[in-house]
Amino acid sequence: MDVDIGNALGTTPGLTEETLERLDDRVASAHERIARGMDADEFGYASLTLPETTDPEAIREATDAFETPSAVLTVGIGGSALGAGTLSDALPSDVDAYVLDNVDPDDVKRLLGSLPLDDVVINVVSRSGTTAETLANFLVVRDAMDRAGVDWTERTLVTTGEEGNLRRLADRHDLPALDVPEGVPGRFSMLSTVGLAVAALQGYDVEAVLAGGRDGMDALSGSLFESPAYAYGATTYALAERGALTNAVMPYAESLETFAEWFAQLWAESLGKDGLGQTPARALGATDQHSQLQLYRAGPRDKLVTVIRPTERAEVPIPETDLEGLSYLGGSSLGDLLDAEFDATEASLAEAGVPNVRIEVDRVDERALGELCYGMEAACVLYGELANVPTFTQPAVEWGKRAARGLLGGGEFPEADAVAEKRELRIERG
Ligand SMILES: O=P(O)(O)OC[C@H]1O[C@](O)(CO)[C@@H](O)[C@@H]1O
Repeated sequence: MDVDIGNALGTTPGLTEETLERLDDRVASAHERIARGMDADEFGYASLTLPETTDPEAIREATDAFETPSAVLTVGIGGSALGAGTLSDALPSDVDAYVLDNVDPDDVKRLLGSLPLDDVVINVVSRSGTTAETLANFLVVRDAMDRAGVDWTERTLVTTGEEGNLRRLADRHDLPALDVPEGVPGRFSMLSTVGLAVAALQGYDVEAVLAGGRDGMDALSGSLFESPAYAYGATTYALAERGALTNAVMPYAESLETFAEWFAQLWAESLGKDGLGQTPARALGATDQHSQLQLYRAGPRDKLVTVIRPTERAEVPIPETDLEGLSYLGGSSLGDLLDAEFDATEASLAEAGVPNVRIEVDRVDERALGELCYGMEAACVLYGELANVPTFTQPAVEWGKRAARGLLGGGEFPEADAVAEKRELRIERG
């Protein structure tokens, strides 16, 4: 993974070489803190040792219990689904991967109507074992399998904490079960059992993903000028300090669209604390050049754009054409066109003085994805250290959970009462 921060200098908001030099002293101290946390396996910092602590053998042992299925359905939400989804949506596989990470009844009905229930592995993942959406979906999926005459206990893999509903379920029915790693918040768990069980079921090279993570780990150093991950974390932090409160992440690869969704949780849930943070906006190149780029170039100077691309792409030539004004495309290729648009977007933003950072990976494969995700996790941890926020907790998501639970009769929660006090000003069709 390479990071190029040149287009964050002299922009609005923007940095200078002196800013970065001064900031590098703070990066060095932050790295010492991070390294201590990693060495001591401290809560949260343990995430950055997963490339060494994750046991691929344990993952294979659990997943080998299942003959190669035609499909795998992950029932989880947030970090319990997005890491696996990042790999599944980026890499080819003969095993189809589906994710239920929402409780939209129309979507669940549609999916259950199309799934080969007798040839799917249900990969149910929840660290806590109490997440309403995950457990509700699992109960619905299990019921559907019962009604289809499929023994769900033969087709279910559980990944969960030491205790809780899913652990008890696995024990009661002797289900293959994987442990979620201790001290690793869900959004940081892609390089663990949580993100890699599906990869194993889909036939991906799990060791290569972890090797990529180790590449990222080995690249951490006490200087942003020597570590791509820290260069990204320090630059995004310093730009936020100067007003770039949105970070539009724009991969120029369809295969990285789910990665951007994974990044959004990592960045928002880790850094959105104490009135601080940087809103991750999700975009896709080249598509959003015909959409959000207008705002990025000509809208408020309150953002940076992160453009990401693999330098190796599939070869799809564009046939010669006499279409008026388009003959220049003939003989070129879709990859050439996409890369020209990438370069043009970067230059367009720079010319308008909008800060943008380039991240490049050689290609979209297991090792590159492992390094990219590890790098973003390390960048996030560094940003959190520099911003002095509690990176690894997410207390703000609890209020809504209590309100929803109270509304469904799951207990007495004052948050549910607050729902009834909503201020109304309904505007109805005349
Ligand atoms: O794995 P669990 O405990 O079901 O949590 C799922 C997701 O919900 C959160 O805890 C937020 O509610 C995320 O941090 C996490 O990734």
